[in-house]
Amino acid sequence: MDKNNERECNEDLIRERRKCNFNIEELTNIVDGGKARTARRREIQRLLINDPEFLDEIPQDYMSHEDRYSNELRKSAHLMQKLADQESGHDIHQDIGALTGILKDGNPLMVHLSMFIPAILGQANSEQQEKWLGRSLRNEIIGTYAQTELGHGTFVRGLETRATYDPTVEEFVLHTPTITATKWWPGGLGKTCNYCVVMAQLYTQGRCYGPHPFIVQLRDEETHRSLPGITLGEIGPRLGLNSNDNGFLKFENHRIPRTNMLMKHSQVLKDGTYVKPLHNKLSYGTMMLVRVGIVGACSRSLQYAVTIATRYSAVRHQSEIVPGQPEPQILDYQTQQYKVIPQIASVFALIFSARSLSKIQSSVTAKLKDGNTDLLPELHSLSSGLKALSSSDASWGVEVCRLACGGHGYLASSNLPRTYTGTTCAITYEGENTVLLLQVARYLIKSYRSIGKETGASSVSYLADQTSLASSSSSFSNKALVQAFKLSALSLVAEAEARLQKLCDMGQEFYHAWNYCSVLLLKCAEAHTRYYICEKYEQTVDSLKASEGVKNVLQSLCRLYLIYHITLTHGDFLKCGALTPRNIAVLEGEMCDLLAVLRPQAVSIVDAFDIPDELLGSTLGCWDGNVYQRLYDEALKSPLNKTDVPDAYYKYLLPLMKSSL
Ligand SMILES: CCCCCCCC/C=C\CCCCCCCC(=O)SCCNC(=O)CCNC(=O)[C@H](O)C(C)(C)COP(=O)(O)OP(=O)(O)OC[C@H]1O[C@@H](n2cnc3c(N)ncnc32)[C@H](O)[C@@H]1OP(=O)(O)O
Ligand SMILES: Cc1cc2nc3c(=O)[nH]c(=O)nc-3n(C[C@H](O)[C@H](O)[C@H](O)COP(=O)(O)OP(=O)(O)OC[C@H]3O[C@@H](n4cnc5c(N)ncnc54)[C@H](O)[C@@H]3O)c2cc1C
Repeated sequence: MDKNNERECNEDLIRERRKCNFNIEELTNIVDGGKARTARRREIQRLLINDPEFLDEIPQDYMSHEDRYSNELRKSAHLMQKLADQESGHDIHQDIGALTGILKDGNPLMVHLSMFIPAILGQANSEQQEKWLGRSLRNEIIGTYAQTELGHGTFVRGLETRATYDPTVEEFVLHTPTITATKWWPGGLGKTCNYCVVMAQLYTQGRCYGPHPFIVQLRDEETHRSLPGITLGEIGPRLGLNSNDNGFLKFENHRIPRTNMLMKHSQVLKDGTYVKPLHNKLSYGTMMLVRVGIVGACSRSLQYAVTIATRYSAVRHQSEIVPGQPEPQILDYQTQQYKVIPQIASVFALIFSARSLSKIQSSVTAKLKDGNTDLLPELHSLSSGLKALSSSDASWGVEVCRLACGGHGYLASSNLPRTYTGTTCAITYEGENTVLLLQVARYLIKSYRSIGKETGASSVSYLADQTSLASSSSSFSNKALVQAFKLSALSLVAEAEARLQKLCDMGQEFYHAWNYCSVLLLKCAEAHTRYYICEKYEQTVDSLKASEGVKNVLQSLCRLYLIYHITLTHGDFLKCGALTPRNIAVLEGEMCDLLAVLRPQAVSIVDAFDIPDELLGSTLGCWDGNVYQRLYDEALKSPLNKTDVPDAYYKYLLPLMKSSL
């Protein structure tokens, strides 16, 4: 699509784009993280969208389960080959965002890239990396991360798969003792992978040392047949991600060499002696790493959905605002703005938080190299909280965008249903959100109770700021609103701690008291994480060196985000005295003003996300706004339209209609 050629474009969109009062390219650079990154992303995307190999012969929704799998595997393999052939040597992990949209409904190599390789990087020692890292990066072996079992996903300590060390032959015996111990869910495990990292209970010298990672060959490298002692298969259709061949796996006393235990952090020596790690949760490192990645992935899903909903809302006309006047663009309805524009604001919130989190991750990883694990709990808490809020915000945001498109949003060709099913799974995988938020709450209560002891963990240092509990602000600057979030989080933590203590003082065991307070604890964790996101948003926008136009847009989006979330949870702000009922009413009014200010810029802001039509894959969201023709053309691709009268008519409908004769 030639973006300079206005003649081919829908008139409403042309008018919207003429209202733009900021530099779109500059905003695109901010979204990408710099000019160089924008250039790199575009270079990769150009390479992909001009390649006919990535086209589907028929829309995926008309394919069988097997065909979907093999079609996406074909494209995934081609993508890998293509990226490997590039002289610039693409780092697939760095560039993963550029690939969004090219593979649809998950892909069979997703967990190989996002977990198997990171598991080798984070859990294997240098000899083991020598053996497996290069081979997996070159895709000579394809792996997955097999942790979840039929009986246990959340409770990792409850896994039943056993790895029992046999010192006489220096081997581990992997065994699935029960049906509930069957590995269940790992992406790519069903038919694609020939290796995997298995999390299994380590038994040596008669003791169990808890879940540890092992690398296991599953299939013959020549024939791809599953090895003796190993049962493998695919688990069947799912809500989404149906190209991912999520699988099951059972071991029947399957033996692997001792050196297949990933030994970067803990070891089993030849005689069976266990050497413990620096920190006993280092074996959970792969999950933590991916949780950080999920925050960025969620912001991308939301960018896709909100681009579709915003452009469509500018093209679609319905009903009337002024009686008898022409039907307005639906984007002119305040209620429609309230659906779409806060989702645009949310994209930036997630982008800035994801960046801040990955900086913290890099510094924790650097410290870990020197044997310092002090900040691991801080990273665990932040990555858990942000994974949870980003996935739930993005899922809800995508769904709101879908609803904002009325009936057409229900059509597969809008690409909103698949964007939704591909986002909502992140609420469950990589740690179910409620469970992760309760981990955050655990950290908050512990930190609150150790006020005065220096931990170096900055995200919770505000819990020591008891003076702020009394100080309700009368100013409404963005900074002051962020302070209100802080106050709300702090007072929820104080309330939860007091409630826990009271129950314990009344004789309840701590763990029962914990369960009894867990709805409130969940709120604490959400409030704390929301405060973190709001603070990063405000600080990033405030310190941004940008032109006035871009800065104004981001200031308004940031302010909208702050006010929007205050209004969603206003009870918490009132309860702690951070804001008065009058304040809330004023802010609600200002939120509507902000919607009106941002309304004329909405199309240009989503244009700055710079998603090519070929990747957006949506009849409703295309750049030129030629929505109705595209909807019609897509409908014609339905196999039912191949004939005027379908066979099923003769088989079923005709006999029914004639039966009364
Ligand atoms: C470089 C490239 C990166 C690329 C990234 C690209 C991204 C692309 C995006 C998208 C593609 C993604 C595709 C993925 C597909 C899905 C994959 C899967 O789903 S794999 C399965 C996931 N399964 C879970 O996540 C289980 C969840 N459960 C758990 O993690 C644990 O069971 C947990 C944390 C809930 C409880 O663990 P406990 O029972 O062992 O621990 P307790 O007793 O509760 O706590 C003990 C202490 O340990 C700390 N702790 C727990 N985990 C920790 C950790 N990881 N680090 C540090 N401390 C930790 C706690 O804070 C606590 O500390 P105190 O005692 O209070 O001081
Ligand atoms: C699309 C998809 C892909 C996946 N890919 C992989 C993969 O590649 N590899 C892999 O190993 N796994 C994978 N999984 C599995 C995934 O990690 C687990 O499903 C997830 O961790 C949740 O665990 P569960 O299914 O046991 O849920 P459960 O823990 O049984 O959750 C059910 C309910 O119980 C609640 N609950 C559980 N424990 C607690 C608690 N302590 N406190 C309060 N409430 C609690 C939860 O909040 C939830 O409401 C995948 C899952 C999906 C959906």
